[in-house]
Amino acid sequence: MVGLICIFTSNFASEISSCILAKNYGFCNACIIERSFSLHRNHTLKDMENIFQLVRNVIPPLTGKRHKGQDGRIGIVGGCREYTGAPYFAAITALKVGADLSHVFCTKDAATVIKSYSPELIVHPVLDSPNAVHEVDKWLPRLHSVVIGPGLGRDEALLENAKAIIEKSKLKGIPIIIDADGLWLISQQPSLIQGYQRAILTPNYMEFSRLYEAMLRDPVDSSDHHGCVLRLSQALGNLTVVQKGERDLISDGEKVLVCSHEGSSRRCGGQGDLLSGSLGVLAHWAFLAGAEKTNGQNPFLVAAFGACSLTRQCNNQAFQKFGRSMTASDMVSEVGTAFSKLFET
Ligand SMILES: NC(=O)C1=CN([C@@H]2O[C@H](COP(=O)(O)OP(=O)(O)OC[C@H]3O[C@@H](n4cnc5c(N)ncnc54)[C@H](O)[C@@H]3O)[C@@H](O)[C@H]2O)[C@@H](O)CC1
Ligand SMILES: Nc1ncnc2c1ncn2[C@@H]1O[C@H](COP(=O)(O)OP(=O)(O)OP(=O)(O)O)[C@@H](O)[C@H]1O
Ligand SMILES: [Mg+2]
Repeated sequence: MVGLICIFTSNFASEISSCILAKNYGFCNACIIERSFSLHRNHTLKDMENIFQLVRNVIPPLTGKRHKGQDGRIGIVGGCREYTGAPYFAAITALKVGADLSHVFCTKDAATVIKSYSPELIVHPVLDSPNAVHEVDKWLPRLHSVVIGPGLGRDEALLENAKAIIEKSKLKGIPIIIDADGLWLISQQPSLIQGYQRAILTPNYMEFSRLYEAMLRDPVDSSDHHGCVLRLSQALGNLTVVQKGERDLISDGEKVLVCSHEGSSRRCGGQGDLLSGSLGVLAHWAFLAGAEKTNGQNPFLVAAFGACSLTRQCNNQAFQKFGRSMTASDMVSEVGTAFSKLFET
C-alpha cells in the first residue's frame, strides 16, 4: 500500500514543507507537523520523517527469553459505581497491545462487574476503602506505568485517593497517563502534576478547555489549536499533552505532532479509554527504550503518536465492519490486527 506522510517544520521566520511518498506504512493520511517557537533549535526533517519507524523501534521483540511481566505491568486507577466500562476498555487494550499484566484499582462496587467482563484482568476492589492509598502503593513498585482516571468519577474521596496515588507514583518515577476524571482533578489542582515530565495528559475537547482555562486564565483560541496545546504543555512544565479530536495534537511544549490517521466519523464512548490504555504500554516501552531508539525524539511523543494512530486504526477497521452500530468493544477486537498492520508489517 502506498501512503503519504507530510512533514512540516516551521518557526516564526520560515516554513519548510516536504512530502514524502512512503511505500510501507499501510495508511494514507498521517501528517506530522513540527513547530518550534524557538529559533534556537532547528529539528531536521530526517528526525521526524519516520515516526512510525520510531514507534516500531521501541516495541520489544517477541522472544523465548522473556519472562511474564517484562513486557509491561500496567495499572489503571478508575472504575466506580457509574463507570465500569472505561477502566475495562483501558485495561484490556493494554493487554491486547502487548502488556503482560493489567491491574485495575477500582471501588468495591465496580470490581465484580469489571472482573466479569474479563478473566484476564487483575482487579483490586480498594479505591473506596479507608486504606486505599496504602493498598495501591503496595503494588506501585511492580508497575511500569499507571493510567489515572478512566471511569474514576468525581466523588471527593475518590479524587483525594487518586491525588495521593499520583504523588506516590511521582516519587517512584513511574510514567503516569492522566485521562478523564483524572484530568478533572488536575484542572482543580494543576500543581499536582506540573513539572513532572513523565506524565502524559490525554484530554478530549472539554477536558482540554478546562485545563487550558485553569492554567492560562484565558479561553481556548479556536483559531490556533497548535499554539494552545503548545502553551498548555509549557505552562504545565513541558509534560506531554495529547489533545484528542478530529486531528490529535501532541506536544511537549517544544514541538507539536499531528496525528490525522484515518479513523471514522463514529464517535461512540470509550474510544479515549482505548487510547489511554494503549498509551500506558507504549509509554513504558518508549521510556525503557530511551532516546537512542527514538532517534533523539522525546520517547513520550513517540508513544503518544503510536497510541493515537493505533486507536484511530482500530476505529477505522471496526467501522468498516459495523458502520453506525460500531462500539468501543468492536474496536477492542481490532487491536491485534491494527497493531500488526501499523507496526509489524
Ligand atoms: N462505558 C463507560 O464506562 C465509559 C465511561 N466514561 C467515563 O465517563 C466519565 C466522564 O467522561 P466525559 O468524557 O463524558 O467527560 P466530561 O464530563 O468532561 O464531558 C465531556 C463532554 O464534552 C462533550 N464533548 C466532547 N467532545 C466535544 C466537542 N468536540 N465539542 C463539544 N462538546 C464535546 C461530550 O459530549 C461530553 O458530554 C469519565 O470517568 C470517563 O472515563 C467514558 O470514558 C465513556 C465510556
Ligand atoms: N472528530 C474526530 N474525527 C476522528 N477521530 C476523532 C475525532 N474525535 C476524536 N477522535 C479520535 O477518537 C479517539 C478518542 O477521542 P475522544 O475525543 O472521543 O476521547 P474521549 O471523549 O475521552 O473518549 P471516551 O468516550 O473514551 O471518554 C482519539 O483517538 C481521537 O483521535
Ligand atoms: Mg475520555
